[in-house]
Amino acid sequence: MATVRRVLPRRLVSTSSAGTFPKRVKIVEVGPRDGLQNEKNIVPTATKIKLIDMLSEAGLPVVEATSFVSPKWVPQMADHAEVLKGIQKFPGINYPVLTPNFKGYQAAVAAGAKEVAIFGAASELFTRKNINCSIDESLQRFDEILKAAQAASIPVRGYVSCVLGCPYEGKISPAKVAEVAKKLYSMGCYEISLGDTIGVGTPGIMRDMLSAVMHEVPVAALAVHCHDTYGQALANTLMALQMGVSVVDSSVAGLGGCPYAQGASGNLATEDLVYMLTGLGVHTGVNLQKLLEAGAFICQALNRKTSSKVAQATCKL
Ligand SMILES: CC(C)(COP(=O)([O-])OP(=O)([O-])OC[C@H]1O[C@@H](n2cnc3c(N)ncnc32)[C@H](O)[C@@H]1OP(=O)([O-])[O-])[C@@H](O)C(=O)NCCC(=O)NCCSC(=O)C[C@@](C)(O)CC(=O)[O-]
Repeated sequence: MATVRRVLPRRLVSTSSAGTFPKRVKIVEVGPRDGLQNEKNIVPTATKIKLIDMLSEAGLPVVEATSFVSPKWVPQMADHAEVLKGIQKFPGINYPVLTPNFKGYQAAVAAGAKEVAIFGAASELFTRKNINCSIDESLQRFDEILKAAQAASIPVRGYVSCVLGCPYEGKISPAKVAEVAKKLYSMGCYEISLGDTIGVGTPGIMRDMLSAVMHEVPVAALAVHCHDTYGQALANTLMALQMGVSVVDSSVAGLGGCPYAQGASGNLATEDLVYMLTGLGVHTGVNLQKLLEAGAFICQALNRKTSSKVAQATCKL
């Protein structure tokens, strides 16, 4: 009988009985944006800038810096231009910013943005609460941004929120997520980040949702973005990695939450993600010690205990 040899895709590495994982994972650090947008007290601009610089020094390849949204809707991000202009731009690091509409896109580009992110959702009600329009209207707005960005050679990342559940609609079908993800990808987003906005998903739901999306969008163009409300973010992310996803969003110290998603808590802590990936032999390029320092800095500035288990554990040692 002929021996059957399983050929692993080039990007995947086998780690014992745990399955296959990407050899490298690109971490998209969303702490300065997602992590801070929900903070009630306005964080000084200098603190935001120092946090982003520390995260850059820790070797994160992408640091989402701020969002060019309406200051009436999210006052915490009102200093977007100052933040973007004030940070050190490390070579090789991308600093995308969120833009909900053309006005935000124009302001971002004027402030020096070299990459932007648009943010849609697989839920009508959440889209209405978050950006005050329907899904179809949001796609029209995004199309305007994408056309201008393509003409200016500015890469656009696309978010789909509520992929594992919605605070207003409850269950969201994988088919709906796949439909919105496909539209954003076909319109020209180079990467689609799938957000479990309120952290209600479990690995089985993640598997079903990703299976549907992977029929429409190549896995190399997918990222996952897991909030940790029910303590499932690391497990959900691990499931995505086993399915071949190699881009993961996370937030230093586990900060985060969308102000227009009732019940949303912090993101997967970047420290915990880096610790797990290092243990799996997956390359991230991130210096955990420097990352822990950035986490300690922002927690002290916010007078807040870290949500990272790794930071808590290493603090006690
Ligand atoms: C989209 C809008 C602006 C619509 O808000 P609107 O009120 O419908 O906007 P409008 O077009 O009717 O304009 C009203 C006023 O806002 C101004 N305006 C209009 N646009 C802008 C802009 N870009 N920047 C600054 N100002 C703006 C505009 O100029 C006007 O000013 P006025 O004449 O009254 O003085 C609003 O709903 C908004 O800003 N929403 C953003 C909400 C937000 O930031 N949510 C959090 C991010 S999403 C998230 O966290 C999820 C994610 C990405 O992390 C993934 C996950 O976890 O799932």
